[in-house]
Amino acid sequence: MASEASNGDNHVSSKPPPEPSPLRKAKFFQANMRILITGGAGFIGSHLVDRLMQNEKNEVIVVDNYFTGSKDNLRQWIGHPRFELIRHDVTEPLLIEVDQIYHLACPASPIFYKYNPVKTIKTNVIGTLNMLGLAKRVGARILLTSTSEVYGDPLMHPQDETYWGNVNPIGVRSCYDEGKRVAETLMFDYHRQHGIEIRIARIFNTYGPRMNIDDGRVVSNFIAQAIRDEPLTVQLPGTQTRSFCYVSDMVDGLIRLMEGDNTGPINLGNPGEFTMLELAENVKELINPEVEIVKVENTPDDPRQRKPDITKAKELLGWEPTIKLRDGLPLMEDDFRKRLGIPRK
Ligand SMILES: NC(=O)c1ccc[n+]([C@@H]2O[C@H](COP(=O)([O-])OP(=O)(O)OC[C@H]3O[C@@H](n4cnc5c(N)ncnc54)[C@H](O)[C@@H]3O)[C@@H](O)[C@H]2O)c1
Ligand SMILES: O=c1ccn([C@@H]2O[C@H](COP(=O)(O)OP(=O)(O)O[C@H]3OC[C@@H](O)[C@H](O)[C@H]3O)[C@@H](O)[C@H]2O)c(=O)[nH]1
Repeated sequence: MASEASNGDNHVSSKPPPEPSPLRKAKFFQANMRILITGGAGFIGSHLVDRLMQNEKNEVIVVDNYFTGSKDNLRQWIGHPRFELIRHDVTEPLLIEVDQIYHLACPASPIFYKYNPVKTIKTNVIGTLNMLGLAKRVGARILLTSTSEVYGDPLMHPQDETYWGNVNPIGVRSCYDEGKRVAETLMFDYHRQHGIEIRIARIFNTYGPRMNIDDGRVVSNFIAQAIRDEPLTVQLPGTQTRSFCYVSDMVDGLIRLMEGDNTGPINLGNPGEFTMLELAENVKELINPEVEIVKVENTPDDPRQRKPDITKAKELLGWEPTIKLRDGLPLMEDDFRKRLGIPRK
């Protein structure tokens, strides 16, 4: 049973975790850990697959509806005996026998999550309910990739996990922000009511190779623009800040959280904070000193500042990011140049 002493949190479940399902137990002996990754064909998910597949005791099952993900991200694993890929939408129930669930399925880029907001909130609410139902049935531990967006346009800086946030409940970002907030609530209600073993990561902006070139998020936009000799589009006012974490650091944090004793929520992100103008200047200097920086209109409710307090991750997971922005950007540039077919000049 989770206790304050063992998990460092004040969230105590009244029930022991459910037993693994009889189906899972009735199988012939197997030492393998069977791990489900929803959204595993996406950016972070596919890097998580790579890392988990390195352990020969892991079997990895990915479910994805390919809305923003792609089979191409997983091509090195297709046909591998310890790997399965299933086209499935998490808003539909899933019957499967697994030991752990990394629940990532959800579009993450604002342009994609705003494209069909009703679907985004269904993915967060019904999708998370379905995955919690699965976790309950088979006694699996489940990790949710929540977001810094639960803090909204934060009035506390930097943000620590005790902050309840400043979120517009009826705005164009609410399908995502409020969707993730309900997903966190569902996780804790299943934990308290049914004893489900839960883990919640609040992820701050993460970047790296394999992001969709037209993903729309700021790092991928600026890198693609710099490589294509197009102006870097800084959305007004340009003084808004973000903190950028390289994807290998993020995957390491997610696995530590899943394997540890703490329910979370735990912030995972890089505390290095940059204005969008500073980010553009860094990209210009590192990738294309000739490129122009232009200011363009912003979208409603854009958070003005964001920086994680990662004290909890350091203390409870022994985790902190190792890759600085100026080291991570060139690694992403290499990948984007390969995919765009534009070599360095
Ligand atoms: N990258 C970040 O900066 C960041 C920050 C905070 C939180 N997160 C969270 O991390 C997770 C992964 O983000 P990402 O950056 O890899 O995004 P991504 O868009 O690359 O990946 C999301 C994946 O989920 C799949 N998906 C979406 N809706 C689905 C559905 N209904 N059923 C099945 N699959 C579905 C997509 O096809 C895609 O493969 C998301 O939950 C996101 O909210 C990411
Ligand atoms: O071309 C661009 C794109 C974006 N921006 C700015 O860059 C900042 C970051 O925007 P992004 O679209 O990368 O992402 P956001 O920080 O708004 O949300 C992000 O963080 C939390 C995650 O949960 C979300 O999945 C992720 O999209 C915003 O202030 C935006 O206005 C630009 O200046 N130019």
